[in-house]
Parts: sequence; structure tokens; C-alpha cells
Amino acid sequence: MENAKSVKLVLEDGTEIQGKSFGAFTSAAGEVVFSTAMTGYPENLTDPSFAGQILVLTYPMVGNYGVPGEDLYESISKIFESDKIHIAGLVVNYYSEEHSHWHAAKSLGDWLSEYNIPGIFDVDTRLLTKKLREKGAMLGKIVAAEDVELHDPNQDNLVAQVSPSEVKHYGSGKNKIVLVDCGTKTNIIRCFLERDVELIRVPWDYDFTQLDYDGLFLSNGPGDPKMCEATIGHLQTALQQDKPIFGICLGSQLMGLAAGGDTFKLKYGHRSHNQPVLLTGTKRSYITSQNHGFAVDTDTLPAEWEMLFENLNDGTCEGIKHKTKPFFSTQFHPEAAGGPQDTEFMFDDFLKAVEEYKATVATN
Ligand SMILES: NC(=O)CC[C@H](N)C(=O)O
Repeated sequence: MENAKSVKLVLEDGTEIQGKSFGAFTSAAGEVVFSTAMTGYPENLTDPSFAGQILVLTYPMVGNYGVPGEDLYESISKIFESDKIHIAGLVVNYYSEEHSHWHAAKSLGDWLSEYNIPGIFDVDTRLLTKKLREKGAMLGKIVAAEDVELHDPNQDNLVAQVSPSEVKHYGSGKNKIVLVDCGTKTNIIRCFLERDVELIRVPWDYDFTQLDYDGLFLSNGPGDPKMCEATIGHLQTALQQDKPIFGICLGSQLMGLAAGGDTFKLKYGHRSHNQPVLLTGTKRSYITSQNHGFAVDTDTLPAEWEMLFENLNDGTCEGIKHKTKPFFSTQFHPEAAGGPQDTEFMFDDFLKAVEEYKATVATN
């Protein structure tokens, strides 16, 4: 990358950082957030929850294992977390165009170019991260030839942009699960299909309360959860019933809002593969994969709800549960991709609740 063109990263507080271009030579604005994950850029960049965000990776060398080739199973990617790159831009320290991995099909720069996404390298990402930790996540832009306006993606309904427009069916298992797709990661679909499930994947604003199903699942997704009024409305109807409900990340926030609680924006969010969480009422903790900028305000939850997991770094809510009904959620990602898979049992717990619910209905 010796002949890389100059580009700059500009933050809303006036900071300007000179760097070099890789990927598309174009300008882009977004919310600048950082992740301390050491691997997993193919998964991160295709996670729809990153829509509208310029992602800073603190790991010092990025790109050296390239980008894998696509491999589909029942029209779902086995490799990526969706069918395109969702970040607005990428900021790294050392970019390695040279790459080596048995599954690599292209360089990270070529992959970004395919989707017209700019990357900037030669940036002191650790210094930048310290600034973001002190001041909080900021708006910013990568500026190539033409300048662009700063833009706050949290003012947009990003979920409507990434959610599918049609209902899709997968698998033929014994438990019928509705997956409300607010920008789901494909590994959530894979985790269900590995567990004898028939999956009905519906758009974020679809009235799923009309469907015949055994359990309801709410996916992750980008932006401010309060933008998803339609989903929250349908969820409120589902909360009147007794069918099991499980939510991940944005899905957890939507459950909190539908239950009558509130959400708030974290100073700089949790984006990494080593976030410790404590299971309430125990001394058991798990190391989890996370990517979120908002959280449920536990103090606002109604009396019949409680915190299920707590973040051991900052004490914020990492999941909620209903005290008597089979409704629960995680703010972290039990499906991982990337990161530790230690909490994948949450899918088993949900399907166990579904089986129990079905057994109760059968005997009544
Ligand atoms: N991964 C997610 O679902 C993120 C949820 C929400 N957009 C947040 O940033 O908190």
C-alpha cells in the first residue's frame, strides 16, 4: 500500500487525523465507535447492527487473514452475518493488503471497494479510542476527495433499512419459531436451524401476532431501539400471552420498552469479544461477545421484570427476564460470530421453555 492516497478522519469535536486510504476512495459520515475484538472483521463488517457506524478497530494489524469466499446453505450465508457490508467506514492502524488463510478469497481492501465503503489506515487507533472513551462515541467522517456533512445515524430508522421486506421460511423442525428480523445476524438463524426448528423470518413491522407459532424471537439490529414503534406495539400484544419470548441485543431493548421500561444511550458502548456478565442471583459469570450502544435502564423496569445478567465492567443491564412468564433476553450475543460461544446454551434454554409451554397447553 505504498501509493495509498491521503484521507482524513474528522470528528465532531474538531479533531482531524490524517491517514491513508484503503477500500473505496470515497467520503462517508457516521457515528464513530470502537471495537476491541482481536479478530472477526468479516463477521463484524456484515453485522447489520453496525449500519451507519464508522468502526475503529483497536487491534493493531487488520487484514492479514483476508476475507473468506461465500458459501451458502439454504440461501443463508455460512460465513458472513448478512449479505453485505453494513459499516459506513473502517479505521485501522496497520492495514495488511497481503493476506494468508486457507479460506481467503480476497483482500479486505478489495472487499470494502466492492461495497464502496472507505477505509483509513495509519491511524493511532488506541489514542483515538482513548478519546472516544473520554468524550463518548462521536459523529465523524472519513474525507477523501469531497467533503460530506456529519450525520447522526441514530436519528434514522435504520432497522427499516436493513430488515427484509418479505416473510421467509426455513427448516422443518418440531418447534415453530417466529424470528422478527430487525437486522438479524445469520448465526442466529444457524443456531436455530441446528436445533430442530421451523423458522418463520418476518420483517420488523410485520404483525406476527396473527401467526401460529410456539415461540417468538426478536433479533439484534442497528440504531436507537425507540425507532421500532411497530415492533414494540406487536410485542406488547405478545406479552399479554404466555408463549415463550427471547430477544438478543436490540431484541432485549425492545422487550424492555414493550414491558414499560426505558432505554438509554451508553457513553461509548460495548463492542468486544471479552465482556464479562454476571447471571443474577449466582456467582457465575460468562465472557461474552457484544456490540451495542444502548441499554435497558434496569431501574425503570416494572415490578414483574428483573435484570437477568449484569455487565461486570460497568454494572449495566445485560439481559432481562419476566418473574413468572417465559420471557427473557440477553443484551450480549450468545450466537457469538465472532467471539466466545460459551452462552449458546441460551438457545437451548429458550427451546426448553417452548417445549414446556407446549406440554402445558397439551395437558390443559
Ligand atoms: N447489536 C445490536 O442489536 C445493537 C442494538 C442497538 N442498536 C444498540 O446499539 O444498542
